[in-house]
Amino acid sequence: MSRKNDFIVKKKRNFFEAFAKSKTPAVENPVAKKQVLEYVSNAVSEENATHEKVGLNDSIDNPGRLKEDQDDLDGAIRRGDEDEEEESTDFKLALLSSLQPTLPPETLLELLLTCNGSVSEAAELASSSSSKKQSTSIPTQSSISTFLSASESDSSTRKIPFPLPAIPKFKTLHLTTPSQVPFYAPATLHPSFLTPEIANQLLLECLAEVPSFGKYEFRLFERNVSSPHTASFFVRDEVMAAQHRRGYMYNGSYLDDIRTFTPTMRTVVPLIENFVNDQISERIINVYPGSQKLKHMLPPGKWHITSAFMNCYDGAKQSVGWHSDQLTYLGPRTVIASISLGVEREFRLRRVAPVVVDTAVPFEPDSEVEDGKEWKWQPEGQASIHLPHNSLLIMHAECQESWKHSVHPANNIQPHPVAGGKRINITFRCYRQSLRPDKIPKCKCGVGCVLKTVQRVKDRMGWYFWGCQVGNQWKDDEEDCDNKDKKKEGGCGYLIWAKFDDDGDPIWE
Ligand SMILES: O=C(O)CCC(=O)C(=O)O
Ligand SMILES: [Fe+2]
Repeated sequence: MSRKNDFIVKKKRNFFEAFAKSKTPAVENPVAKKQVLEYVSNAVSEENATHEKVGLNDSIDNPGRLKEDQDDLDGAIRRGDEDEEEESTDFKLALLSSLQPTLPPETLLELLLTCNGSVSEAAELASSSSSKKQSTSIPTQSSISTFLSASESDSSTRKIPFPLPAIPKFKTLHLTTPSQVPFYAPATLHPSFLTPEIANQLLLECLAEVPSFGKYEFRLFERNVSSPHTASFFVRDEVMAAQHRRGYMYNGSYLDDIRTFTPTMRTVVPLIENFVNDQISERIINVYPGSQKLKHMLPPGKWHITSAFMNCYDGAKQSVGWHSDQLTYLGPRTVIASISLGVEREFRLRRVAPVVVDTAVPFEPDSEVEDGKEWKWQPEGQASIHLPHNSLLIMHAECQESWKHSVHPANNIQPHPVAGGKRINITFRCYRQSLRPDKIPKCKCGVGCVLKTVQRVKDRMGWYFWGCQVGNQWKDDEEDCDNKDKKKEGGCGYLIWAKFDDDGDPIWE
């Protein structure tokens, strides 16, 4: 980052910090307010710049800059040693398995033991033995294999840590089995979710919708997120569709092409609702502190599907950049369930908010952190989850506020017998009645606000605020979402703290 940019970023940060430290609504100076909004919406770009500076090969916003995945892995090997001391065997195994995905877990553990726990040496040893096409010289130790199977099968009963451990910066941890996912990402993965027949039927219906997609390309996501893929929005019925066309805004625009659920979407909705509600209840008991739901989460059993984005990624290079989903109509601590169909692609998750350590309640939005609690705020690596045909991914309640996700461009893909090169993903969402467009605050431009969280300012970490979204609006002919200068100017800079009750419904003062 140049010194000039550095200065501008610092200035914006100071300003934002001043707002964030205040408990009063807004900053009156319009230029200053605009800076605040810019700062917030530029957060992703800054992260990008920071990562570039430190040499992360992965792209945040610009898939064109992506290097081959192997770069991530090489980087992980090169830089691995410095972090290895602190890492658990599980973590090392997961990392090693991401480097050597074809080797069975027993072999990975044996390699690790042979190399005294060094992931880099174990990976090198594995590649040298396989390149020489010799049988591995590592002795088979049945007791170790037995231990691993026991611990693997234990992973269903082993406690999932909360907060999750940090993935060391620069590393991409490929989680190769669904059971590994919740130990490193705020998500769960459920393969073969539907019967093969229903999955196939759903895929065919989606493929029939896809040719008329495209209009919303770039529109559905944050303005500084590149999304070279196509998408459309679906709701339950025509009444809701009409409400959406008039009232619901995404990045400062209304969506006009709102569709109703296809017949098979209707069939799967209750299956997903029941399953997700069960998963949420299980998570409350087994994962969240004190077996209590997180503050602002919907009460158990209340998650229901109102709407869905359907995304289509046609070919290896279509992707979506790092973003978190817009909370405006979903509210805080939302759960999002998505089903993947067709080509398997890689979904990545990276924590962007700090964690509070040394406390039983690690990160609680909208609450003050007790004095003396220690924050751990560090750039983190990313988890990579491969989403095969007919898998259901649940992004749990802690996901949107503190993590970002992306769909990574691939080097090559395995064509699917029905979908060819296409991947379809349907993200099912639960919009809140209490956050209907007629209920949420309007800014001085007369437009419904956008709901966001503070992710950078320690004193107000996780606080929610309503802000003007007019500055986020697209020029009608604009397609280059990375070129922020071309975005519509304007916006009133309105900012006001958002308050929610324990179940996440808004409190209006
Ligand atoms: O395609 C996916 O798996 C993710 C799509 C996504 O992030 C979204 O719809 O917000
Ligand atoms: Fe998303």
